[in-house]
Formats: sequence, structure tokens, C-alpha cells
Amino acid sequence: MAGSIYNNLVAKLVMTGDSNVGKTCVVSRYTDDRLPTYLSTVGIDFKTKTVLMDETPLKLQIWDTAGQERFHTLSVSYFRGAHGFILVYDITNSSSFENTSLWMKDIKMKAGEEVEVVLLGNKCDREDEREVSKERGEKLAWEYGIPFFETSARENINIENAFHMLSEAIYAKRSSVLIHQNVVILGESKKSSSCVSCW
Ligand SMILES: Nc1nc2c(ncn2[C@@H]2O[C@H](COP(=O)(O)OP(=O)(O)OP(=O)(O)O)[C@@H](O)[C@H]2O)c(=O)[nH]1
Repeated sequence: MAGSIYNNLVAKLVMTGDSNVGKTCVVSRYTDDRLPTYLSTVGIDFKTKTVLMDETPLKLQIWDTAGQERFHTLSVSYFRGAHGFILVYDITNSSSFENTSLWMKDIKMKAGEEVEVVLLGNKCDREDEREVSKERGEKLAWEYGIPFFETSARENINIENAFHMLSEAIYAKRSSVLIHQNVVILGESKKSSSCVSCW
């Protein structure tokens, strides 16, 4: 019985950050191990990938929001109900780094103070054009109390690690709730679907 409940675990992840920082490329590298054929997200897009957590399948539903200002209202409307965020800036673009604080405000306002967030400084393959030092990224993440990775979607650096860390954090937080709910559900009338909606 527990297995049938666990097979339905879904986590909603949201990619956010300024336009052109590489959010779509990061998702595509993670889900398809390649760069996308078309870019510039119009509105919203999503992909899925199932990972194993303690041998339990966890389906990641990854929402790729558009960073362009004209899509801002639409993008943040997808924040509600998310379990985790990947907040991306571009190490070759200091304003994308400075704007992370604005994105963080949106995240906290729409998804709550306790939601899991991982900070990525993407395009670390472009060392010659770097505008944001690794230390600044680390310091910001430390202030927020969140994990930080410098990544390259192009060179496939740290992409897997970033998603793995976020998935683990979400799973660790939620599994205790699920196990508790499982006991209650088993004691009642085996309504496994009601457990999933609690996520
Ligand atoms: N060198 C390098 N270029 C990258 C990397 N990731 C993305 N890019 C390039 O950055 C540009 C923007 O990438 P996207 O993935 O479309 O950026 P985005 O954040 O999804 O942009 P919006 O959809 O407008 O929000 C493209 O030209 C990519 O090829 C990377 O890791 N290294």
C-alpha cells in the first residue's frame, strides 16, 4: 500500500531569474542532456523527470518561467504551491546577480518563507567575461541560508548536483509528513490519492 502512495509523489520545481541567464538551457541539460533547439521562453513551459529518493520514485515537474519583464506577472503566478526553486543568475551579467534579491522577494511572498531554494551562478564556462566573483555568489547564498553552485549548462557542470540537492531537501522535508499521512490513511479508508494532493 505504501508503495502505491509513494509512486505518486510529485514535486513542483520552478526555474526563476532574469531573462537570458540560461534557465531553459539548465532544464534541458538536466532533463534531456542537451541544449534546447529554441530559446527565449514565451510565457511558461514545463518538463518532467523522475528521480529515485531512497528507492522511491519522485516525479519532478520543472516549470521554466520566462525572465522577461513583460511576462513577470504570469511567471510569478506559477510560484504558488511550488516545493522548490532554482534561482539563476549569469556570472557574466552583474545586474542579473543584483536582481536575485527581487526574485527572492517574489519567491518568499508567493511560496512562503520555508520553501527550498538553490542559487545558481550559470555560464561559469565564460570565465573571461566574468562580472560576478564566485565569492559574491557564495556570500549571498550564505546570507539566504541556501545552497549555491556555479554551473554551466553548456559544459554540463554542476547541473545534476544542483537538482539533486534540491530534490533531496524537498524529499527530506516532505517524507516525514507523507509517512505520517500514510499511517492515517491506512488506518482510514486507503484513499491514497488524498495523500498526493497534500503535497
Ligand atoms: N556560455 C554559455 N551560454 C549559455 C549557458 N546557458 C545558457 N547559455 C546561453 O544563454 C542564452 C540564454 O539562454 P536561455 O536558456 O534561453 O535563458 P533563459 O534564462 O531561459 O531566458 P528567458 O527564457 O528569456 O527567461 C542562450 O544564448 C544560451 O545558449 C551556459 O552555461 N554557458
